Amino acid sequence: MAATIDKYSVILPTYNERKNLPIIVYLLAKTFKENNIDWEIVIVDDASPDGTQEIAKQLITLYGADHIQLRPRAGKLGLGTAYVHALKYVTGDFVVIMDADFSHHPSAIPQFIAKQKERDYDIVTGTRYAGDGGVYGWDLKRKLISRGANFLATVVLRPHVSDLTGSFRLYKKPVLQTIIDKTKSKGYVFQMEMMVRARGEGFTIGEVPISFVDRLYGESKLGGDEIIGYLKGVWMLFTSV
Ligand SMILES: Nc1nc2c(ncn2[C@@H]2O[C@H](COP(=O)(O)OP(=O)(O)O[C@H]3O[C@H](CO)[C@@H](O)[C@H](O)[C@@H]3O)[C@@H](O)[C@H]2O)c(=O)[nH]1
Ligand SMILES: [Mg+2]
Repeated sequence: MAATIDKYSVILPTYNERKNLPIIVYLLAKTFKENNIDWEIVIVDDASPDGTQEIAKQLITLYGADHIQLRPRAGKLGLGTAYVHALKYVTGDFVVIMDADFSHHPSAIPQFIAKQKERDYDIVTGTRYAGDGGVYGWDLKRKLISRGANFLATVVLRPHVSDLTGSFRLYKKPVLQTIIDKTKSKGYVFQMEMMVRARGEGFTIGEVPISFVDRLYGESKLGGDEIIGYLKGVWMLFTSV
């Protein structure tokens, strides 16, 4: 009897990523093919005005509908809900969540997969704040926001994960479904709440050091509202978990 081959689904949320999308998809496809891995990419585009969806449609023609799904939404509804939306369409056994702007490099995915297999981890999270992980290209303000956000949640909530706000992660699909169903946040704070919920459920979490490189094309969507949302999220978890 042939062994079953695991399939990996990548969720790519996009908002104005027309220039980045073809290259990230090319590199993902290359990584999976070179490592003999069954794969698909689920793109969630929130009506980007720059024509990201037109590019996504061309990529479907190029790589095939069995490898690329486009699951658009009518407006910019935030990162957290983009993952919830994508998960409805995922067909893989494992789900990789990452950014579409090269801050997360596809070449790290085989390391995530190897780490997952090491101890059959439920989740593997990329970390910028352990081992030889790091951040490149951010100004001091953004570095302080990220460090501060991690420090605050670590002290208040103690989930024992070195990078709580990063979003380069691998999940067993049912594990992702369970945690996502419990997570209330919608914006950037979503990533941190996911780790706190995962610990609450007793899921195991492995870590892989990653280099986060700031985007070349386009702009970050992190604004003041997201920071307020984050603080509210920490408070909500502190008072409820
Ligand atoms: N569909 C959709 N996609 C979105 C939205 N907002 C952002 N995205 C997409 O989500 C990815 C990350 O967005 P960025 O705007 O580039 O985020 P960042 O500032 O670089 O923040 C990164 O680091 C943070 C931690 O420091 C992370 O919390 C965050 O998730 C992300 O990885 C990109 O692919 C972007 O197009 C949205 O509302 N809807
Ligand atoms: Mg970015």
